[in-house]
Amino acid sequence: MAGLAVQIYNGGGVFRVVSTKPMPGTQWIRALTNVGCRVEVCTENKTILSVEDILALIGSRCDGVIGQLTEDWGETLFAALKKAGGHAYSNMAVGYNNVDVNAATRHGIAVGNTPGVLTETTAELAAALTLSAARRVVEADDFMRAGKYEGWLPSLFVGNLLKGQTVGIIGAGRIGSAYARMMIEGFKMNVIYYDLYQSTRLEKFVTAYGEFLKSQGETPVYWRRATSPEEVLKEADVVSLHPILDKTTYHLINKERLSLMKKDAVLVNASRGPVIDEAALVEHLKANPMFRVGLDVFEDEPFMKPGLGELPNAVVVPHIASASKWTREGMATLAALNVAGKLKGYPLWSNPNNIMPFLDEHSQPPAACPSIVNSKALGLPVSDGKAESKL
Ligand SMILES: NC(=O)c1ccc[n+]([C@@H]2O[C@H](COP(=O)([O-])OP(=O)(O)OC[C@H]3O[C@@H](n4cnc5c(N)ncnc54)[C@H](O)[C@@H]3O)[C@@H](O)[C@H]2O)c1
Ligand SMILES: O=C(O)[C@H](O)CO
Repeated sequence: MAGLAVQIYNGGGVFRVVSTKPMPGTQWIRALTNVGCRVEVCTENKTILSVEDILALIGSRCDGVIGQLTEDWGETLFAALKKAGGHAYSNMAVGYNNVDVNAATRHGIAVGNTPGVLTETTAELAAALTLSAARRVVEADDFMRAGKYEGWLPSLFVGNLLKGQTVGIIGAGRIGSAYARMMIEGFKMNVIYYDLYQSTRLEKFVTAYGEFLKSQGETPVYWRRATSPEEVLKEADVVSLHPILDKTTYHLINKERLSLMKKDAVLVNASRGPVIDEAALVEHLKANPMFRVGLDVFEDEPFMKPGLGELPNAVVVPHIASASKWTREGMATLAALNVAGKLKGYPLWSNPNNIMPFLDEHSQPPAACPSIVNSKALGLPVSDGKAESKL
């Protein structure tokens, strides 16, 4: 196997499943071995595996693979997986812009992802980046550690108040809406959002919360659905990006759109790096020192565009938005159950927004695949909901 180190669980299993990385927890391994899989985990000390590395891991016989968002899952890998007898692939991620789903479908391979289990964790990191940028937490921490603090001053690290301001959301899906709720409940912010679809649940929540505040004698909060990203950028004091990455969102934030934003706005990105034209952002940050960003993702990960790392008005963290223990273990479990379910011929779970039954360590997971993104194209059956109603 081209010398790549692997650790094997349940060596006698009938299905051969490869995980390109060790993943947190052990529940995911049990999910596979319990249904008769031999699990081979690549333990090679190399952060990003190349296509050639993964070809070597697939080898001449492989039933399913769990892979990572850093890997290039295109025609070459799906053709090889098909040739090796494979039927299932799952990203250990909700985003799957690294996967050519059409290529997988052409080869009859199901593609899984891991929605839901990372919604709150990711939204919390976006909130942390918002606060860090608005209140200059990292700059102040650097200052303190450098021994520069000589005493309280009226103008030391003055930042932005969030309470009562407007938060803008671009991409108000699961994570965007969860983040919006945190900023609304936590800081009584009004919300303006742009999405291709109406977010009725978010609207209802803000309306009801506004009514509650009014009943307490407090200023209510309001929502508005924008008809363009421009409307959000012009109006909001904080803008957080949560869309998927595809051709409609590539460089959605560019030089022109940055110029529409308030000079002291905060921009947060915990979606995918290429949603922002990062070189344009660097220029904008240099020209507008009161404009601040919080970034979890980067256009050319793991690299930053030249200059970004030196700017004090940028808070940067290494793609850790979903990095809580519960979430990462849950992502691994959902990815494993996608592969296990497909190999066992289970139907697709009928309610992708209710994945909790798959995550309970103390009971058998439902006999279903939690989330397969090309299930319709492959004509996979959907569970009739009876399993769900019994839970
Ligand atoms: N930084 C991280 O670690 C991390 C963690 C989880 C998810 N993510 C990213 O966040 C994304 C969103 O995850 P989610 O679970 O909320 O997905 P989701 O599908 O619930 O939400 C995505 C939203 O984007 C909207 N959208 C699509 N195209 C758009 C466009 N052109 N303009 C505006 N909105 C558009 C969709 O309608 C949808 O409401 C993932 O695809 C992933 O790339 C990043
Ligand atoms: O898409 C995802 O799931 C993230 O980027 C990693 O959690």
